[in-house]
Amino acid sequence: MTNLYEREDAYIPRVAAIHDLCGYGKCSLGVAIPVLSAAGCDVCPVPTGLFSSHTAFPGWYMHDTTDILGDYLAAWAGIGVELDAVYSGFLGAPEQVDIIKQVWETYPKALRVVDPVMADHGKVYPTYTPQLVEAMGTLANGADILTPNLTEAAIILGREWQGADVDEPTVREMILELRERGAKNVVLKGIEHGDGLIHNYVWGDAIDFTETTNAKLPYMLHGTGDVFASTLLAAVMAGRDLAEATAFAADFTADAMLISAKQPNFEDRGVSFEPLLGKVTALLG
Ligand SMILES: Nc1ncnc2c1ncn2[C@@H]1O[C@H](COP(=O)(O)OP(=O)(O)O)[C@@H](O)[C@H]1O
Ligand SMILES: Cc1ncc(COP(=O)(O)O)c(C=O)c1O
Repeated sequence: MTNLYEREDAYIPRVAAIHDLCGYGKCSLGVAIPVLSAAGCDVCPVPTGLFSSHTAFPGWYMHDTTDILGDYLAAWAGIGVELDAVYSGFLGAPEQVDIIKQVWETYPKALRVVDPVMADHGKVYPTYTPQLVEAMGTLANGADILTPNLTEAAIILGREWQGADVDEPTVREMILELRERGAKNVVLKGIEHGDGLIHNYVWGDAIDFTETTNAKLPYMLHGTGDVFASTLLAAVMAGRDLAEATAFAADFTADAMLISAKQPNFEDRGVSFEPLLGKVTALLG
């Protein structure tokens, strides 16, 4: 079978992945690099921090890389690196938001994908200061594709978090408000209506209001947000529209969760997506 990039007119897109690098646990660059590479993209990492492990573990070490990022990116500009997409996720300091906005200015044609990683289940992650949370909200407003969970959407909109079970009119209202603030297309994820399903909703300039559903598995794993956002972008880069990409990402994440459950201590290991990377490459077929 010929894949997309074996064709005569093949063009390999280049994606800057602006995320932390985590030694143990499944998240961030440790997910974005293999997933987007499996989709045939040229992935250029910009590490926002170095972590010994995902912060879901009780003890972790963090090194904030903010101080090196200016020189790091200036050196890219100096050698003429071109980008087709800028995918940002977990950040270490509010200054990193300004740095990402500068990257957007340097590469005005690049697709801006913002996963506003900062909170879940009504709680802000431990490394996120109020200043960083506020700055993340301003980044969200400039996204071409924004992928918040319900907690992150509520924070950006200054709404009180009322649990994962919000009705569809509220979902529409929230997405509309995020779009009015500037995000062009929004994927609002991880919503429950007490029907045993997880619902993801997509709406934007490029796509009508669409819902995808998956059976809710009876456990949560760290890394699912990053697997979801990375596989969604992989599908977009492979030419899928945002509704198809959302369905692909939701199915892939659920399948990876099922595989994970076969591993010892799987709730510690996080989501094991590696055996399924062939499904990402199959997007190119
Ligand atoms: N328990 C689950 N069962 C099925 N799918 C899940 C489950 N947990 C997460 N997912 C899928 O992964 C997506 C992102 O996961 P989630 O944990 O909500 O992200 P985040 O880490 O950003 O909060 C969800 O929207 C859903 O499609
Ligand atoms: C270091 C680190 N990276 C990334 C994430 C995002 O992880 P998830 O995909 O579980 O939302 C987290 C969340 O706490 C984290 O601690």
